[in-house]
Amino acid sequence: MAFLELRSLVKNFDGLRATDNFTLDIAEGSLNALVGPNGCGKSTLFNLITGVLTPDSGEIRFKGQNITRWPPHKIARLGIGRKFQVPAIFEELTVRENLIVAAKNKSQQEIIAEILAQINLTKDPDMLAGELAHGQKQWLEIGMLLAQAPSLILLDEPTAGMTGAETRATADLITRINRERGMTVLVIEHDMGFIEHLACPLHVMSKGQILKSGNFTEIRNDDEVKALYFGQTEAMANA
Ligand SMILES: Nc1ncnc2c1ncn2[C@@H]1O[C@H](COP(=O)(O)OP(=O)(O)OP(=O)(O)O)[C@@H](O)[C@H]1O
Repeated sequence: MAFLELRSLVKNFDGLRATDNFTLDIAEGSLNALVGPNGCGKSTLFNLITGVLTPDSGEIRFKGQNITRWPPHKIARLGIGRKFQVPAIFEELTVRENLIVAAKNKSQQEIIAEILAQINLTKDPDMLAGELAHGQKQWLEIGMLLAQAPSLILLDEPTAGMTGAETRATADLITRINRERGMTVLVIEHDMGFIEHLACPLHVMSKGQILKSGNFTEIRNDDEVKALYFGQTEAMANA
């Protein structure tokens, strides 16, 4: 039994098949990345896992439980946390206050110093969140996720809009969360430099399905993947 089992997920939007018999197993404690051209169904997949959307058919199992038609709040409570592209932080509160608000319980509040260190914000706990640099806001939101103590974290393009240095720091941060906190992480990303830095298994999605899985080198040298990205200005061309 895998930690997260995605079985033959189908989701249609007005005749358009966004996920098409999508199947993937995610092992407990693993770090995985999902890549693919615009519109291939990555965000739809996250919406299905988190209960924002309901699949037309197929099954989602998490920690052995069938969560397929559960509402989002119940799925979150079971331990699936998600970060969106645009950080959802309270700009008028300080960094520390944001983490306190997000903390699941008292014991999580007690490890806020640890979380601050993990998200590279040890020096700025009393700064207003609205005054942070763009990359730091993204890290704060990751910290807010950590404060909720999920066992699976879904990250949707966590480096969107970041500088090169911020992107590399984010890859380190995610790797540390996975290794040191033992959290299972599934990340959607376009930036192949970032993905290379993550050094984790990659799953390439095309037309709602997995086209190829492998490590970075295998994926980069794969002819089908190259053909899929041919003409796309981002991602593979920059790798
Ligand atoms: N709520 C919706 N209603 C109708 N069509 C949708 C809806 N959500 C997604 N789609 C369509 O489903 C397909 C998959 O979209 P999705 O957002 O999952 O792709 P994606 O891989 O995340 O793309 P991107 O990388 O651009 O974020 C696209 O053709 C999109 O237009």
